Amino acid sequence: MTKLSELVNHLFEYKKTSNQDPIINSIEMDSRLVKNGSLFICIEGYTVDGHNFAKEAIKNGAVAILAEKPVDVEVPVILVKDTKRSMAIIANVFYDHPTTKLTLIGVTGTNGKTTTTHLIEKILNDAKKQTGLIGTMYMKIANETIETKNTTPESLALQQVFSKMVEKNVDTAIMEVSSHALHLGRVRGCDFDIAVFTNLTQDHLDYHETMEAYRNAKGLLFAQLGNSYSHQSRKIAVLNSDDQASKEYEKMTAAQIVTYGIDQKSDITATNIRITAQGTSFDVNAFGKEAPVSLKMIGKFSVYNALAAMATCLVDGVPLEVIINSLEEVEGVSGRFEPVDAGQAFTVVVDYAHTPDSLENVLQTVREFAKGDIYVVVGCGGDRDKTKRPLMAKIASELGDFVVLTSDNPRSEDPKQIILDMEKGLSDQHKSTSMIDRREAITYAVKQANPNDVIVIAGKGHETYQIIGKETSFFDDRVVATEAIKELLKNGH
Ligand SMILES: CC(=O)N[C@H]1[C@@H](OP(=O)(O)OP(=O)(O)OC[C@H]2O[C@@H](n3ccc(=O)[nH]c3=O)[C@H](O)[C@@H]2O)O[C@H](CO)[C@@H](O)[C@@H]1O[C@H](C)C(=O)N[C@@H](C)C(=O)N[C@H](CCC(=O)O)C(=O)O
Ligand SMILES: Nc1ncnc2c1ncn2[C@@H]1O[C@H](COP(=O)(O)OP(=O)(O)OP(=O)(O)O)[C@@H](O)[C@H]1O
Ligand SMILES: N[C@H](CCC[C@H](N)C(=O)O)C(=O)O
Ligand SMILES: [Mg+2]
Repeated sequence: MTKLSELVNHLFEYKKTSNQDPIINSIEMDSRLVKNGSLFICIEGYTVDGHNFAKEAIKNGAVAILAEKPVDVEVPVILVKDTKRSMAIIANVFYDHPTTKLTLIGVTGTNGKTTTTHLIEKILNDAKKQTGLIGTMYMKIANETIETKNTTPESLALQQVFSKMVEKNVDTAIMEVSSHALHLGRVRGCDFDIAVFTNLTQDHLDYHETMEAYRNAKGLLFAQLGNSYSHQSRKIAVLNSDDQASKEYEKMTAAQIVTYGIDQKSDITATNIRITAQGTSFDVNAFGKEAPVSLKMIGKFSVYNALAAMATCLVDGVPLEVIINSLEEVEGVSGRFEPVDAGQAFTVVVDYAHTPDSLENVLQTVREFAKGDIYVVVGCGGDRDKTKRPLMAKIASELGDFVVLTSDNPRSEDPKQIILDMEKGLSDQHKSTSMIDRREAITYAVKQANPNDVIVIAGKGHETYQIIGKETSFFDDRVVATEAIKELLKNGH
């Protein structure tokens, strides 16, 4: 509980409509969540304008409003230039600067964020640290799991969850930091200690428009990594030296740099990489210390994720032996290169590849061990980067033997049109078919596959839903594939 004045005093410039100084016992940016004693922050969104919900917020108990446009209401209104920017500041004060009380690790990059954060979580847990996690699949505080809508939530939700982490004695929070979040200021006020970069390839051009703008958005994480050497904690940027963008991020940060990579000279490197259907082994050299590593995860991209996690945990003080033991135990991350085995004679893999680069990596990896044909079942999300559609179809048809184009989450778009956009990229029309219904597409691939073939079902990974129009219904690639296989086996195939 804080007085309104104690919160707004931290803003350099504001106007208030009343001298009343109510006690604020919660801050909300959604009128539907407002309770008695809330401060309601009006945000002008992409869909609706939060200022239009000020009256509803008051009906629900709001005792003050923070707005950037005049609102005609009975309770005190604080008028600021930019409510989103002010929200990050006020939320930090209200929750008493939680990120200064724990080690905060932020992971950004086009692909591998969820995987890398989970690897870091596993290593730190094995090193007896209490962790919190924020990302695409969920937020976790110790053993409690909380559902999330966004990979990186708004500043208000973030500060609230960090304060819960502090309450639960979490010492390290690991979070995925999306480019949208960086660009929209969702992580303003987060006191990062370690910022990790995985890689930069095409995605989200619907939002960022150019690769340069997309690269710069990710760069904000490194620019935000603290600029004061007087602070007690060390600030470290962990960069992938095989990715060109790292050179830019190096310039953007005042923090110390630790690098990892395979091709370029780095602090932490992997050599002698061997990939089989069972796993990936390599020799690591970390600051001159060498050791063999044997992962259950498959592919060169898994080596990159492992190196990123290793570098981060070494920086955080975990001994190399502990790190390697942990990594060697990891079976994989839900929905990432996840095998579906229902007794069939062919291989089925569900993967979250939803960008050209990730699809290429996954299919190249499958090529290395596939003894039969590769079937690729893939779609592209609606209301997302349209330019990746033909590219993904091209990669699927070049690296796969047969492609089944289908729907991902069409959202507000016409699924037929999304598939037409994809079809333009097919390198060989004769080796593909298109089916709008994803269940039908998966079932078709299962029926066609011969022993030793591999079916890669890409794009939805861990997702347990499909969004068509405004409807979200249960859909899980792993469940659908299992059902299709069982049906096939029941019919004696
Ligand atoms: C484009 C975008 O980022 N949109 C985000 C934005 O939604 P919006 O601007 O449409 O919000 P809005 O519905 O117009 O609402 C405006 C305001 O009115 C309020 N409101 C609304 C209705 C009501 O009855 N009462 C009320 O007070 C809302 O709480 C909000 O404060 O603010 C919402 C609340 O924070 C986000 O959930 C939402 O993310 C949507 C779901 C989304 O799909 N975002 C994607 C593009 C995204 O951010 N993705 C990245 C990951 C990308 C990656 O993995 O690489 C992510 O971090 O998730
Ligand atoms: N380091 C990597 N480089 C390239 N591709 C990768 C890498 N790691 C994982 N992938 C591929 O990308 C897919 C998504 O991985 P992951 O969920 O870890 O990425 P993410 O960055 O969290 O994605 P999102 O932006 O959706 O949150 C995986 O299923 C795999 O196909
Ligand atoms: N974080 C990514 C996830 C895409 C997953 C894919 N299944 C889709 O729905 O497009 C995004 O929101 O663009
Ligand atoms: Mg993710």
